[in-house]
Amino acid sequence: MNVLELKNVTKTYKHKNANENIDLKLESGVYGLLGPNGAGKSTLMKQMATITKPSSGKILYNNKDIQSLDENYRELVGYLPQDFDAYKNFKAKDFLMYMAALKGMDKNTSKKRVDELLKLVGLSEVSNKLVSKFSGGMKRRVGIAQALLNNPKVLILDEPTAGLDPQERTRFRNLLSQIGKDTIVILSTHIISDIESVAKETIMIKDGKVLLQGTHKQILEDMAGKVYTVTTTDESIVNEIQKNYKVVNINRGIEDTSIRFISENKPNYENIEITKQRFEDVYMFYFDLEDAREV
Ligand SMILES: Nc1ncnc2c1ncn2[C@@H]1O[C@H](COP(=O)(O)OP(=O)(O)OP(=O)(O)O)[C@@H](O)[C@H]1O
Repeated sequence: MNVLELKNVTKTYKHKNANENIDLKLESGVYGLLGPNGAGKSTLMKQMATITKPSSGKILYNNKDIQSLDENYRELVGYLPQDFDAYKNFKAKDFLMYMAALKGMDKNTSKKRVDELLKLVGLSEVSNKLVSKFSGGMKRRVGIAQALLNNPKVLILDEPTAGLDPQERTRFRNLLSQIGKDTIVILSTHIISDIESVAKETIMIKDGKVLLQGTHKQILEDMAGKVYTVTTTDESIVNEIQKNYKVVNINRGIEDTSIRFISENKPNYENIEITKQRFEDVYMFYFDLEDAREV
């Protein structure tokens, strides 16, 4: 059994609810926590990692409160904080050995595990280099490795792909698919493509509340019939659509313009087509698109 349940979790900072009445049930597999800046993703993850306690509500691991499980729960958790910074004056390998010691792992097990992890995150060849000389993506990979040291059953990764280049991202996604077989993996991001390919379920969060939780298929099905494209030469129609609807994309061609937008009902325009929905349409429907795309 490997189940993490959040029951009516609320976290209040100075009269403001960073998380409000959150109910979630997570089992082995990868969950993507998607939401704009300030939505409450980090706060939620910090509570799952026991860095901070809920103001009210409970978090249960296999039906037991994680606060009362205490060390027994923390031993099962791997956590990559958003602002993780490896001690810069350590060499990569020494840093991971140090983190393993802090986690109470014995030296022989640590040595083996550290070598394994350095290989897994593609840092074996630079294991004796100072972390201070690493690129942002390499430092993030050190962070991912330290979260995996104790073979966690619950892996909490706060924006793990920040700073990773496309190749590093692909490697990371493959790694997660592997780990997600028998581990609860929760990763936060505002990059849709990070979770599109790897998450079994996506949890969308806004203003501290869960808007929806579902598989990609379910979430996309809910958007069916809400995405339209109008192709026109008339700029005033483009302006009108921009004013009245959530626009996902405008494609200005030589002869005409195609404008893709979201609407609950079919508007009355010439050359309007229902368009197959994509995940970025979903993001646009619930949030704004500005930081949803991979950069
Ligand atoms: N320690 C704190 N004290 C006061 N307010 C806080 C604290 N931590 C978070 N908040 C507030 O709680 C809300 C949620 O913040 P949180 O960092 O959880 O969001 P997020 O979704 O992780 O955002 P981002 O993507 O920018 O990291 C924000 O309004 C934030 O300002």
